[in-house]
Amino acid sequence: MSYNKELAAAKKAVSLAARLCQKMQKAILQSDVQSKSDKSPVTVADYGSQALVSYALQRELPSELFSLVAEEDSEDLLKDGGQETLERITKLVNDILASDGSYSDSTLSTEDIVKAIDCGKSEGGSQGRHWVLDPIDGTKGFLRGDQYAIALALLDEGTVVLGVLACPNLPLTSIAGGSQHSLPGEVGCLFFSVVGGGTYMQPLDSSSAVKVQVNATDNPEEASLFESYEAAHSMHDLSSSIVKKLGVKAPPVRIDSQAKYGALSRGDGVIYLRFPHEGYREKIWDHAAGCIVVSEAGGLVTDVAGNPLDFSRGRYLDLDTGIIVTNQKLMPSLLKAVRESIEEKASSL
Ligand SMILES: Nc1ncnc2c1ncn2[C@@H]1O[C@H](COP(=O)(O)O)[C@@H](OP(=O)(O)O)[C@H]1O
Ligand SMILES: [Mg+2]
Ligand SMILES: [Mg+2]
Ligand SMILES: [Mg+2]
Repeated sequence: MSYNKELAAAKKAVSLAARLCQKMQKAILQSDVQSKSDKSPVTVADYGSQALVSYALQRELPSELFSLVAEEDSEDLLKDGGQETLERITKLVNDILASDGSYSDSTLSTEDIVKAIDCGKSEGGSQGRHWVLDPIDGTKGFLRGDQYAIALALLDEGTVVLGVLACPNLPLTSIAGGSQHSLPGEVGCLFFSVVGGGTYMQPLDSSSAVKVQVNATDNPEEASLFESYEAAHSMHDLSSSIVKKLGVKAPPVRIDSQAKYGALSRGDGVIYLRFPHEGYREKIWDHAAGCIVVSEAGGLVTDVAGNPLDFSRGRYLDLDTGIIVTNQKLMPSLLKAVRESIEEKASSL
């Protein structure tokens, strides 16, 4: 099946959202940041990005039944003093659309914005088509001025068939060996994949795409590890013991968001490990786009049992602890090192 129409719509929607985020990352004010009920941060840019992607997809694909599984909703936004914030988001979205010249037939009202955001409440699942959106993945990185991503995927009958990942702060050239605070060169990458068609990367501000592939080394000494910058999101001590066991020499590269999947898909690093602390449940929008971007570039994304991630079960991923990403040659020895390190950690408690 071809997803050309959907890919064009997804690239347009994500590029508009990336422009909004770039504009806001420089200008973000203390009053633009709120705390959600789970204590995680959310900003006017997260809401603006979600509204833009939701609206643009519906404008680009008007004849399709629209279902969107997205991270944000208007409940936290409209809590105490939210009307003023909503007006700022509305202006921001209208400004981006006006400067792009898109959909100039209509100016969005605050009600339109709430409606566009709340379209994202779908439960997803194994039947039909569902868009899956993280309007800003790595909000903590976004607030620090570091890496973040706008991640959009399409699920068809429970399988991810398309993914678009905008990484506005990711350099166009390799970040191997770098730290996310000091990455040199021109930035702004858009990765995209359709099932069976490979992964491509283009600069966010141009349309000249190149095909990318994961680093296929089977030598752990040539491999490096990507992981979350935030120690609260992934157990750094566990990943450190795993890569040591495997024979990796390079220090870990800690960066925020699904930019890790993007950088891995073009071979900047070889391994991505994610081990949330006890009790955390992974959401599908944190991995759907990244997963197809890496898989179509020749990589593998599994849980600790070696099973592929199952995006068909609703808003959450039900996983056997942890997410393991690497190339096909290294996966067996990496999974072995993962299991041994987990057992050692359990027996030392
Ligand atoms: N305690 C926790 N453990 C694991 N992941 C968490 C977490 N709290 C938040 N996250 C997720 O980690 C994502 C960021 O990933 P990373 O650590 O790779 O940058 C967040 O996405 P958002 O920023 O979209 O909320 C959020 O969904
Ligand atoms: Mg969040
Ligand atoms: Mg996220
Ligand atoms: Mg997010």
